[in-house]
Amino acid sequence: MTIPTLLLVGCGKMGGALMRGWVSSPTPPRIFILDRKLQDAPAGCTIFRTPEEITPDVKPDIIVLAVKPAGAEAMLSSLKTVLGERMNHTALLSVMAGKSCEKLASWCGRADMPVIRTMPNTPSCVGAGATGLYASPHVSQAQKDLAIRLMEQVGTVVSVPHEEDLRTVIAIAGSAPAYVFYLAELLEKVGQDFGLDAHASRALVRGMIYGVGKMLHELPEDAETLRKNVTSPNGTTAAALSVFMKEEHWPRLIPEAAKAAIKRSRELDD
Ligand SMILES: NC(=O)C1=CN([C@@H]2O[C@H](COP(=O)(O)OP(=O)(O)OC[C@H]3O[C@@H](n4cnc5c(N)ncnc54)[C@H](O)[C@@H]3O)[C@@H](O)[C@H]2O)C=CC1
Ligand SMILES: O=C(O)[C@@H]1CCC=N1
Repeated sequence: MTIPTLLLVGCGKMGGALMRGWVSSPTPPRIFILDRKLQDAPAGCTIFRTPEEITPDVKPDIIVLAVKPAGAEAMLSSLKTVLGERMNHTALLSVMAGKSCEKLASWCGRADMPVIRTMPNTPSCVGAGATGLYASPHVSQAQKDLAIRLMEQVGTVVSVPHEEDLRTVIAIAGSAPAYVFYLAELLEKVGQDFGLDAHASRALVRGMIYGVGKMLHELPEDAETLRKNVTSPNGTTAAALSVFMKEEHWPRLIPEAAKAAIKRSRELDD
């Protein structure tokens, strides 16, 4: 299998997580990075600070666009100028939470530009990402297969049938690591407030979330069964869950938070 060449445009929190996941994978792609701020890149990756620095030998199979949605138009317009003819032999893979395939293609100067939109998440940096992927009609099967393979190198990939489905992916996977990190912060604080030292509290919460993730990943049982296995009748877990499960608490708050993420993704499209 030939090693694909990527031009990673934007190597901040999400682009950087993908880069770390890729370089640690058994068969890393060849990565060129365009980022104005990045100081160091792993061995074998070349950094350019501006589109104008991109050298003629850079012929990417895929351009991975990982800048903020607001910066996408200007960036694609510069890439179009700098890459010229090379733009006709590449596909664009966006990780951005906004901007449609149609808009991205028009900013590339080609209505038939193959555009793949993905919504990955930062656990990609440890090869445990979860990515939703949508390929526009101009993407060839080979390009789609390559995009899926690249994202599978850093975790789980789910193809969605409609571009609009990516908003739901944002709400339950792209943004969702932050919800879990917030839960970890709150639990660690509870541990300390109730008498454990900071180190003990942190180790217990991190170990617990790691274990839960591993069980969900490895075991066939659904989440409900695994929850019920922890919940002894009239025990401590039932007491705690009776608070979370009140209608006005998690059953209302989780969908409300998801709707807020979806609403914001619509605003980022404009
Ligand atoms: N942070 C996350 O967990 C996730 C982010 N995303 C998407 O990833 C995209 C990037 O988000 P983050 O990585 O969080 O932002 P970030 O600000 O950490 O990264 C953006 C990077 O792009 C570079 N950059 C921006 N404009 C540039 C230019 N004109 N020339 C050269 N370099 C330039 C910046 O130096 C920076 O390193 C967004 O569109 C976001 O929707 C998607 C999924 C998860
Ligand atoms: O917060 C954001 O807009 C980005 C997209 C998903 C995660 N971070």
